[in-house]
Amino acid sequence: MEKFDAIIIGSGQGGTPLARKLAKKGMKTALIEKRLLGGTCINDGCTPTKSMISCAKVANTIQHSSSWGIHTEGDITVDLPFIVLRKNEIVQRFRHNILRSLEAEPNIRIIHGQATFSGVKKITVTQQEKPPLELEGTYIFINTGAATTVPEIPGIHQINYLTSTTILDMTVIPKELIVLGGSYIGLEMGQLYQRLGSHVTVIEPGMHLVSREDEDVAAVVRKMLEEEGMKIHTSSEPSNISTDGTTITMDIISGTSRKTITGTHLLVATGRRPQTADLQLNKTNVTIDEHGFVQVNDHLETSCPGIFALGDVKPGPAFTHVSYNDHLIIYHNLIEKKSISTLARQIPYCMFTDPQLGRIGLSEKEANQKGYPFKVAVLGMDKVARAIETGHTTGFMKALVHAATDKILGAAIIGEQGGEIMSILQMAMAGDLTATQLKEMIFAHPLYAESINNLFMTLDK
Ligand SMILES: Cc1cc2nc3c(=O)[nH]c(=O)nc-3n(C[C@H](O)[C@H](O)[C@H](O)COP(=O)(O)OP(=O)(O)OC[C@H]3O[C@@H](n4cnc5c(N)ncnc54)[C@H](O)[C@@H]3O)c2cc1C
Ligand SMILES: NC(=O)c1ccc[n+]([C@@H]2O[C@H](COP(=O)([O-])OP(=O)(O)OC[C@H]3O[C@@H](n4cnc5c(N)ncnc54)[C@H](O)[C@@H]3O)[C@@H](O)[C@H]2O)c1
Repeated sequence: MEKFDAIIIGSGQGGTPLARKLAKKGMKTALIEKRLLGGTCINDGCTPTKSMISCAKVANTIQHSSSWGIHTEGDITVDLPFIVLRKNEIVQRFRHNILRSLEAEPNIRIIHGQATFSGVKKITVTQQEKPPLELEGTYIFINTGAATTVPEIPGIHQINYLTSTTILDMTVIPKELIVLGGSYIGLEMGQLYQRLGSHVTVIEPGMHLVSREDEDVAAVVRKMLEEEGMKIHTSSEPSNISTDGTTITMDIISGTSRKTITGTHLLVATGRRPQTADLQLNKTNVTIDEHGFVQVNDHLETSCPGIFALGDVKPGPAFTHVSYNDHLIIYHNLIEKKSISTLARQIPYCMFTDPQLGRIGLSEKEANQKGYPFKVAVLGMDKVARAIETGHTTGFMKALVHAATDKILGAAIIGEQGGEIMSILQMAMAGDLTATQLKEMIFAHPLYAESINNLFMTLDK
């Protein structure tokens, strides 16, 4: 039984930087990874998808280049094997950087294998072609992330369906891609393959796409995707799936009506479940909820003293930046004896459709539920000088402003550079700036950001 000061299970976006920080403080640290260093974000999440989405944006720009007076001869050709290779090279570069940074810390031991608890602070690591390792840790950090959920639709297990991981290595463009789920993964990937040449159909049981968002935001997302040729069925539940080996047939129920759709490929993008089933948490006092998420308090401590959880394995928004921020909270509280709460943080996010949806703070729906008195500032991207000049007028900027304090409660920016504009408003919220200050703040002309002035001027009307 080898003893460590810290054992980190999973090399995700929280565990990896935490390992480095703890090791730098002189703690003997084990980082256990069953698959690839860097976890989901680097290997099959943010990095590969955003690399490929950038290629699809180029394809789209070329297809529409005549809008800018640039004419190309005939049809364009999409080289998917090259796009996949480019993506793989970026992923490998990022993964290599992680390995290098971990190897630079003498107090870190990287262990490749699957970790399970064998006691409260005891871990067994099963390794390929090697005997299992038995470890003991003063502190244990669970950073095991999440994996695709596959809904129990009759017939689905007879289909060779794709997940957000397996689709990334396909080198043939699906002719007709059915996407289950109209949220981040379904829409980012749906648009990616639509732009590369697939005919994409999205099936979403919710009343509208991106169900957490306000209806006006979801409506713009839908319109822009439909304009690119995507077919979208909302309020639609798949009831049966079958295949004859070539064509996939899916029955869907929409209210009282039934439809049948067909496709050549199926992508399952119906959410993710925490990877806790194999951890044998029953050997500890760590409690999980009914979905398998590790329960933590606002300091990310589990019910078992000395065991923490960070990232997607705990309930709440599942984003890379949340997992990264989780490690900062744990580090500052544990090592620097601070008392930072997860409740104090604002969580921004960005859906990388094109154009992007940048979000921070409350939606209109949430502000109403909280009963805040608020005003809504809305500015169409077709009123933004920069957007008109560049030819990117789809979408709008929307911000909620507290009627009494004039502070920003939340914002949704659907439009070119939507994530970047949202981040400016996030900074304004963090700095407690008022809408009036933003209305008169000097921004460089003609940036998209300059239209933050105009956004808040709409409140004067
Ligand atoms: C297609 C896709 C696109 C995404 N795009 C974005 C985006 O643009 N922006 C964004 O913010 N987020 C995005 N996300 C979400 C983001 O990837 C995750 O929120 C983030 O990676 C979570 O990190 P984590 O630290 O919780 O764990 P992960 O990165 O999931 O890492 C967990 C690691 O633990 C390992 N592990 C699990 N169990 C064990 C065990 N028993 N023993 C040893 N190792 C184990 C796993 O192999 C994995 O490497 C995307 C996700 C997907 C799937
Ligand atoms: N840009 C980003 O930040 C980004 C990008 C991709 C993924 N992610 C993260 O990855 C996680 C997973 O993303 P996701 O889009 O898979 O999950 P999600 O939980 O956001 O959405 C799942 C969608 O699938 C639908 N659904 C559920 N059951 C269904 C069924 N039987 N048939 C059809 N649709 C069904 C749901 O109504 C929902 O709209 C998210 O939590 C997100 O945080 C983030």
